[in-house]
Amino acid sequence: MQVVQVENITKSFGNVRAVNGVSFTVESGEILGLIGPNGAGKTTTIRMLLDIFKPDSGSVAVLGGPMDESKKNRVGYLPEERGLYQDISLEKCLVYLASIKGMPAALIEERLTDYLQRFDLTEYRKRKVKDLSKGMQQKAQIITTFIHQPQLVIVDEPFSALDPLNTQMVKDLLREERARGTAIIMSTHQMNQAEELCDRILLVDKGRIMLSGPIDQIRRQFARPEILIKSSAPLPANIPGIQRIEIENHHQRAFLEAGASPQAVLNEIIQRGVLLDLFEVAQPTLDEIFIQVVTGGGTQA
Ligand SMILES: Nc1ncnc2c1ncn2[C@@H]1O[C@H](COP(=O)(O)OP(=O)(O)OP(=O)(O)O)[C@@H](O)[C@H]1O
Repeated sequence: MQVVQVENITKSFGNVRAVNGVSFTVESGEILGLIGPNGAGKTTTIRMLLDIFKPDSGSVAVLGGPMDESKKNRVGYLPEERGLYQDISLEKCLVYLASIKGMPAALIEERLTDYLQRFDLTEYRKRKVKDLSKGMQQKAQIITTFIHQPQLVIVDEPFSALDPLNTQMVKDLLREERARGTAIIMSTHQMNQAEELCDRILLVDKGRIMLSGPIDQIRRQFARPEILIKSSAPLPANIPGIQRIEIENHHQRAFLEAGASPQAVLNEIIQRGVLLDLFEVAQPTLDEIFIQVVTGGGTQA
């Protein structure tokens, strides 16, 4: 089911075109990664989805139509600027934020107890929010984002301030929510997290979509004519198709001649009796693709 449909939206602030003709959809049960450099237009796009800003042109449909007050209770948002009440207890703060999402008191109590347990916050329940560490406050905001079991969740940098163990807990939660059918949009600068979690990504720069699609497909699209090889002995010289070989830390990197087929190179290596531990067409990381695209070496989607 399509949970978000965005068609050709634009938004300017004065003469800055923050978002310029952006279209995309998000399905239930998927995580869409919204990535892009600082000032690319990610937050402005999210604010239009949430009806905080109206687009200058184009349309946004959430859960089947325009956003309205009742739909806001079916959406969870973890904003970039964190917003917990600092002078009250963690419990009071989370109960209040859940109640304004329309949850009955008994259900809040039941889910809150589970979440506090899950995120190791039970013993901090009565502490004032301002006395909690940054990571604990981050986990509290994550609870607020998910406690009402929204159908659409938008999370902006969900792992900021979290140590590896807590990062893992939040990743597990995101995966569980996806499996439950929640549509999730995750805005992040952490490419490794996007690579690990997202089903598709949308890379925006200067208000436009530069790249979109499943991560595997994008990495294949940017694949270089290079092969990583681990073999029991060094590769023999003069393998047709290989231009040169460099020895790196854990493998050999073979640079192919223009038009050479990795499959033909593999066949030749096997025919020469070399035992292989690894043979892999080198694909760039999302970090490398990001840099290539935003420095002008990529194509627009
Ligand atoms: N309320 C506003 N008033 C004026 N200009 C704004 C406003 N909000 C955003 N902009 C401008 O719009 C552009 C896009 O900003 P936006 O915050 O959407 O980027 P972003 O991709 O979320 O960046 P970051 O990764 O740094 O959070 C920037 O040039 C920014 O200065």
